[in-house]
Amino acid sequence: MQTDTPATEFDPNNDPAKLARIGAHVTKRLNANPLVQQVDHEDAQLYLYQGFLSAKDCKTLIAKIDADAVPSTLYKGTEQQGFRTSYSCHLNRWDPFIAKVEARMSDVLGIDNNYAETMQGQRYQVGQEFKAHHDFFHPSQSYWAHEGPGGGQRSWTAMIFLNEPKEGGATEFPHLGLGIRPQAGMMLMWNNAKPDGTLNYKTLHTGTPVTRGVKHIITKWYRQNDWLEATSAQMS
Ligand SMILES: O=C(O)CCC(=O)C(=O)O
Ligand SMILES: [Fe+2]
Repeated sequence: MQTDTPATEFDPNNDPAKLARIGAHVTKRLNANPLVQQVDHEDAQLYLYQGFLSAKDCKTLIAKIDADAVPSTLYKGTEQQGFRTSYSCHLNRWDPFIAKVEARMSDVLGIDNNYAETMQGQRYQVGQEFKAHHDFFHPSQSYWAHEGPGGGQRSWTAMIFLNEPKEGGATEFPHLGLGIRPQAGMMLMWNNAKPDGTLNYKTLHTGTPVTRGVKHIITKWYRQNDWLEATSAQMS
């Protein structure tokens, strides 16, 4: 299994104590929500919220993605041909409709929305995919010099399926033996860390190729720190 070289000194931007606190807070809140189901697995904390977005909201988001999507990118230094072939776009958090969707998502998890990066919309057409990856950052990679101070490690991922491809396009977690089939309006959430706050390598996942139809999703990644504050400081 892939591992990172152990850091020789404590890195406050990848802080297991902080990630453990966030994990405990979010799981407590999700477990108390009758509309949320836990995907029972001993190696990862995963949850589903069916029917989170209405068909109308899904349609509005799909139209925004289709209007703005450009070929998806990867972090500098990790680019690999054919690895992420979807189209994607940033969703403007100051747009009142997006702000409302984000506020509802963050309320389900119980995380301040300022801890979330800019949300992304993605579209996969036939043959397009996102190969196996972790959503957390590998602090040994060169991008960490920028991403570490820019909000720190990623804690939770929240993803919403906006439609249902006719075939393919499931989100698969190969180490967990789990596959989540897209269901319009359903939100999938998982903790990228273990309960003790160390990185959970078993959350490796893949957006499998769509083989018929089209798949649209939105993805929101939360950081261990206030992302908005940290990135505004980086820009000033
Ligand atoms: O498309 C999917 O099912 C997975 C997307 C994903 O892993 C991501 O956006 O980080
Ligand atoms: Fe991912």
